[in-house]
This record gives sequence, structure tokens and C-alpha cells, in this order.
Amino acid sequence: MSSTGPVLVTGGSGQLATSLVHLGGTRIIRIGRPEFDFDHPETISAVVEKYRPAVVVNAAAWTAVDLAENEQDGADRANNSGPAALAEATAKAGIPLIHVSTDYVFSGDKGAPYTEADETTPQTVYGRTKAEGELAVLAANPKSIVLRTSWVYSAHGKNFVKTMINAGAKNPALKVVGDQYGNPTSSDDLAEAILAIIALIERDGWKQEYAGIYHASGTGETSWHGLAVAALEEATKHGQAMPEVNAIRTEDWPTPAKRPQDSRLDCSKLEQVFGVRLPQWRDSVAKTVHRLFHTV
Ligand SMILES: NC(=O)C1=CN([C@@H]2O[C@H](COP(=O)(O)OP(=O)(O)OC[C@H]3O[C@@H](n4cnc5c(N)ncnc54)[C@H](OP(=O)(O)O)[C@@H]3O)[C@@H](O)[C@H]2O)C=CC1
Ligand SMILES: Cc1cn([C@H]2C[C@H](O)[C@@H](COP(=O)(O)OP(=O)(O)O[C@H]3O[C@@H](C)C(=O)[C@@H](O)[C@H]3O)O2)c(=O)[nH]c1=O
Repeated sequence: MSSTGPVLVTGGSGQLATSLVHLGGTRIIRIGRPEFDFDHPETISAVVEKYRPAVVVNAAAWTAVDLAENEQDGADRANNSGPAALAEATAKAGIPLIHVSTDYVFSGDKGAPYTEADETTPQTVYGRTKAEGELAVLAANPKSIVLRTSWVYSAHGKNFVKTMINAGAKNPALKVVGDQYGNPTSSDDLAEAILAIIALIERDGWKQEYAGIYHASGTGETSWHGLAVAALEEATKHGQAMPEVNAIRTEDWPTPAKRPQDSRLDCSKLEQVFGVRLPQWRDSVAKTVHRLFHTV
């Protein structure tokens, strides 16, 4: 991989792309709609030809989980056929593609953390399109790295942590599902992990054993209720009152798309191959909430 070209990041307005820009410096070029739009396939190869990047990070995706249930075509373009075309374009240019996927490719019925060897068992349109996108990317570009992450939050953009803090500022009591488990992931931590992988590839050159799927989530686990309590506790350090946070069952918060009950990811392969381990989720929630209250 040439270390002279830029790192091109798609999904420019999103959480992960924003973190990559903040942490990755001037080498990062982020692109978003309309310049890069999976709904307009001609824009996909055009950006690779225009920017001549050293590597592409695909952080663009359809992430509205419930909406995807009724918008299958749009979700498929953004999460499957679009990424496949991006993988083809990057393969043609001979450059690596780092593509981001999700814990929702699993049903959550395993009862233990999922490894990369586990079969995908998506139970939502979002999860299915992301699972299909993983395979399509890996098939189209032999220099593909697929990073599955989970429960991403940041001080910018739309995410569960911000939703809870905003709701807690307005309501004396909240209800949050306490029987779905996973690994909350700071988008800054994921961005740092991606930058470390890119640095390693540039230092040692591309090795074919890098290609494949990796789990890349924050260290440690909790429920959505646990994540809400952690975020709201941190918010009290910045003057916000602590609401009552009641744990409810999945059936008490009906949603169009069924969330996995336990989508914890075993991230040991990422550490073995790249020497990368994401920080403890609880520490990162504290950092993110601090940033949220100190960003004007
Ligand atoms: N958010 C989460 O909790 C999790 C996310 N992931 C994965 O991580 C990656 C990054 O997610 P995150 O940063 O949170 O996502 P965001 O929802 O914050 O951002 C998504 C980005 O994708 C862009 N986008 C959506 N549809 C298209 C399209 N058809 N063509 C081009 N761009 C499009 C959006 O653009 P616009 O603003 O114009 O709509 C936006 O810039 C995604 O692959 C996601 O599936 C995995 C696990 C958890
Ligand atoms: C807002 C809210 C949600 N919930 C529940 C609903 C759901 O079961 C759970 C999570 O809610 P959300 O809908 O905000 O999160 P969701 O959109 O399901 O988050 C997912 O996004 C995609 C993109 C991913 O890839 C996943 O890793 C995951 O982060 O919390 C409550 O119990 N109370 C609430 O006030």
C-alpha cells in the first residue's frame, strides 16, 4: 500500500467518519452525499478514480434499523450492492478496503460471545443486508477487512447515549430494555483501531492473511439499561439531574425490527492479528459524555 495517497472515508456526515476526521489528521478525506451516494452507482467508482486513495474506509451505511424493515431496497443498496461496487472499484485500483459491519448480523441466541467463525443469523432487514454486504465485499476485493462493531455512540451524530441524555434532561423517569446485552463502542475508539490497522499495513505492507472478518467492539459488556445508567450517571457530573431509570423487558418496548437478545462479540482475533484492543466501554462513555457537555 502506498503511504502517500489519502485515506478516503465514505459516509462523511456519520459518527465514525467524523471520529476518523478528528483523530486521523489531514490524510483523511471524507466524502458524503451527493458526491458519494450508493443510490447513484456512478458516484462509487468516480471517487476512487478522483482521489486515488491509499486505502478506503467504508463508513457509509443504512443504520435506521426499524425503518429498514419497510425500505428494503434502499437498505440493500447502502449495505450490500453499494459496498459490493465499492469493493470492485477498490479491487480494480489494487487498494485495501476496510468495511464496517454490525453485531446485528447475529440473532443473539448463542448465549455466549460470537466469534468470527459463527454463522450469521440475521433477523432484521438491516442485519440481513449487512451480512450480505460482508460477503459481497470479501468476494469482490481480496484486500478487504470487514470490522464488525456494535452499539456505536459518540458526542456527535445520532446515537443511543445522546438519546438517553436528552431524554433524561426532559423526563423524571425513563424505561429502558434491560434484557438485551452487547458491547457499547465509542466511535472514537473504533476510529483509533482503524487508524492503527492502517498504520500497521503501511509499515509492514499488505499481507493476505489480513483479509477477512474481525470483531471490533468496546471491551466489556452491558445491557441497554446499563448503558443508559452509565451515560446518565456521567451526565450528573456535568450538572444534569439523575432521572429514575427503570429496566424493562424486550416485550415492553415493541419495535418493528427484533433486536438480538445477546450480541456480545469476542474480539480476540483483532488483538491476535493486529495487536488492537478497544478500551473498556465504561471509561469511554465517561470520555464521550464529558466531550458532549464541553463541545459548543
Ligand atoms: N451506529 C451504530 O450503532 C452501529 C453502526 N455500525 C456500522 O458502523 C458503520 C458506521 O456507522 P455510523 O457512523 O454510526 O453511521 P451513521 O448513521 O452515523 O452514518 C451513516 C452515514 O452513511 C451515509 N449514508 C447512508 N445511506 C447512504 C447511501 N445510500 N449512500 C451514501 N451514503 C449513505 C449517511 O449519509 P447521510 O447523512 O447523507 O444520510 C451517513 O453519513 C456502518 O457500517 C454501520 O452499519 C455497526 C454497529 C453499530
Ligand atoms: C430510545 C429507547 C430505546 N430502547 C430500546 C430499544 C432497543 O431494544 C434498544 C436500542 O435502541 P435503539 O433503537 O436506539 O438502538 P438500535 O438502533 O437498535 O442500535 C443498533 O444500531 C445499529 C445501527 C447497529 O448496528 C447496532 O449495533 C445497534 O447499535 O433500546 C428503550 O428501551 N428505551 C428507549 O427510550
